[in-house]
Amino acid sequence: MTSPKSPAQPTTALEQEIAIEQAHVDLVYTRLAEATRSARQVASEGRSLFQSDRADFVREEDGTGLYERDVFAFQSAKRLAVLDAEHEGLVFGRLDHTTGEIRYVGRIGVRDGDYEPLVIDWRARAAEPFYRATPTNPMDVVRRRVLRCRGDRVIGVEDDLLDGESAGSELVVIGEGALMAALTRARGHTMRDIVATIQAEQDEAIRAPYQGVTTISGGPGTGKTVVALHRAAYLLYSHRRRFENGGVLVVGPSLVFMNYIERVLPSLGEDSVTLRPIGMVASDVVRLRGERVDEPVAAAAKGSLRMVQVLRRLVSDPLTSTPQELRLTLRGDVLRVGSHTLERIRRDVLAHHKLNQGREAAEAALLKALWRSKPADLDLEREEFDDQVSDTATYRMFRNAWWPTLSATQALARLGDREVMSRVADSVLSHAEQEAVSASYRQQLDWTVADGALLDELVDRLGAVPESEDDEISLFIDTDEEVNEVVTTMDRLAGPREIDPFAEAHQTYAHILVDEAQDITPMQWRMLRRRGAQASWTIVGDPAQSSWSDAEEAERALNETIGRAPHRHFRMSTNYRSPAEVFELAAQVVVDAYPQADLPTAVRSTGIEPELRVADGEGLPAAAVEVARELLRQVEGTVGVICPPSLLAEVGTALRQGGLQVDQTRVVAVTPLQSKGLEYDGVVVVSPDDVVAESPGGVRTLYVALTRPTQRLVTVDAAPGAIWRKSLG
Ligand SMILES: Nc1ncnc2c1ncn2[C@@H]1O[C@H](COP(=O)(O)OP(=O)(O)OP(=O)(O)O)[C@@H](O)[C@H]1O
Repeated sequence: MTSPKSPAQPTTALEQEIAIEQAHVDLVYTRLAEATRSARQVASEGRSLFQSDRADFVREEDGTGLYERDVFAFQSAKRLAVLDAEHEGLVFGRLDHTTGEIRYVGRIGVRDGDYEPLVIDWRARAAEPFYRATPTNPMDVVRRRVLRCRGDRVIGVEDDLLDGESAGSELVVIGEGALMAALTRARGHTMRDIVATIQAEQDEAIRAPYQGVTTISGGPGTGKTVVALHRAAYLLYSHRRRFENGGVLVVGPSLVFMNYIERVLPSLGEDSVTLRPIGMVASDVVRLRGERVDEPVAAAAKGSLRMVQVLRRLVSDPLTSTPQELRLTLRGDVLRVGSHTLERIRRDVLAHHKLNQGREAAEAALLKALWRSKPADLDLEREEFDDQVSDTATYRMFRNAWWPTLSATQALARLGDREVMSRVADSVLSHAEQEAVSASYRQQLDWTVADGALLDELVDRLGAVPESEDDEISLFIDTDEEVNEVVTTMDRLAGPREIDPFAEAHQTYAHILVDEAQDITPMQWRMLRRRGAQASWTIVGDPAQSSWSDAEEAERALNETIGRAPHRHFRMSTNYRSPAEVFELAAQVVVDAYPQADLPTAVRSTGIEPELRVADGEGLPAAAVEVARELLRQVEGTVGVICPPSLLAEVGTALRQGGLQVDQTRVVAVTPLQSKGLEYDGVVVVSPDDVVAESPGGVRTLYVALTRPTQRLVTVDAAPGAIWRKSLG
């Protein structure tokens, strides 16, 4: 009998293989510990380059800097520091070649003291066969092995035999495949990287050249998001200087989604990427949270390109308090500039300047107009005249009232005034749209997701507020009731979330990655383009999951952004998330309403059919709680209760009262929009008919909800005869 303290001798083939791999993994960690020490030493000595006895090599790298590759264990050690210990191990793959050569693949590259590779970075060209080799094209690989590690311990191996003929009899092959093992694991609250199991078609998209526009499409669960994130890591690896300096922006649909994906890049050793929900892209120029969603009519109008015209008119629309004429007394003479001249000056100046930057030009034109109106016998030189006029209190007060500086938030809030709205949106927005948009600014609520793009447009049109003039607008609050209303609305909205008047112009990036692109509105594309005039793009989406009433309009807007830039497209064809049984149901539902949907093939079957229930007398919230409770028992990981917006609060309360949301670690209640891009092991879709009715995306939104589960799906209708079930035949 072995003593409990001595390590068990490997007995099975699996244990023997694990022991072999453990020995290599130990070597890698030892080398990393050395490299970390050496990195500290380099830092403390203030030297900028890693010193090695391979002087020839160091000289070569001198020219290209330290950022280039995985060549320095020193660099690797630094990268390791940002790896999340909770993620799977540093070394995750091994290739056995026909030549007998063995290569290990990992999250970063590590070399030994003789500069021989102990592990190659997954992004290096030499690692490509790990992802691309197949039995029909083995790429000189006999066996591909995925190591499962927990921290620095190897806990399992999974093999694929790619070239049976070249495999010697001593080559051990273990497991049924790493992919299936990965896919059946329970889901937590954050997305995991897939670095050990990237599939060939995904790998092609990840390693595509950086230039121009790369679009990645595919149905739900095909790995579009996770592939795009690995692509960001690949781009940083292969063109580090370009992208680390120029910046990479990743845009997703919501804050919840950003929280869900935020660990993926750090787990790949990359932490220099900016992640922003679409509602906060403009937060570099305007202070806003942008999480609230408008009701459908307002949202559709605010996203439409017609708002460009509305905002253009809004910027040139004089404030209601703007004086109609200037009248001042100079040396006993009355000087006057009438409304026509004032209007002409305003027009001329705005044709060449942004409002907040046009004040000087406007003032010059105003003084000129006054000079023209002076009596012939006024004995003053022009310069003296200007000085004396500018010194009068009347002139200064007029100037500030006539050409106030205006922040984007103040300007947008003016649309809360019905009269302003109808003036600037006349013949552009319908009455219903005007009312919906205007009403949204009369509520004392935070800016919405759609407002972000409008504020950004306004910042662009108005220009920054010059420092010394920031608060002059408050000098002329009119006592007129209507004006007061406008000012009050402005104050309400601008107060807690005012523009930072001295903010730099918007930030720009070298690469912009847009996820859930089917939901980006035309106005939001304009906002994104401002941040990527020189950028290359990765655009990821699935039109069949669009929440827009007009999926074609969203697609048109996307095509406009791509323009004539070089463009390559990748289609993901396999659904890695949904069990085949669940996806079959979801596919029937979407195809009925949206026949052009790009349907992937579900790779996994659980043998468990979705359950379609009816709440009957107990009511929807109670039924949802009951199903959630069952699902929590049946699945290991998370449960998502997806409700129409009108039921969210009620269902949330019912779950809490049922004791199911005590710590929120396993069960959440969300709307279909909030569930975009996310997944849960078990899903309850509450009242699918209401999900369809309450979203402009209709059935496409229901499709999003139905494709969230990784294990089990249950739907609950309010009563028998639900409409959505008709498509199931
Ligand atoms: N090669 C892979 N190995 C392991 N897991 C994978 C692989 N590809 C995708 N997955 C998993 O499949 C699930 C779906 O991936 P992801 O969310 O990226 O899909 P998506 O196409 O963006 O979906 P949706 O369009 O529904 O938002 C995730 O859990 C992801 O980790």
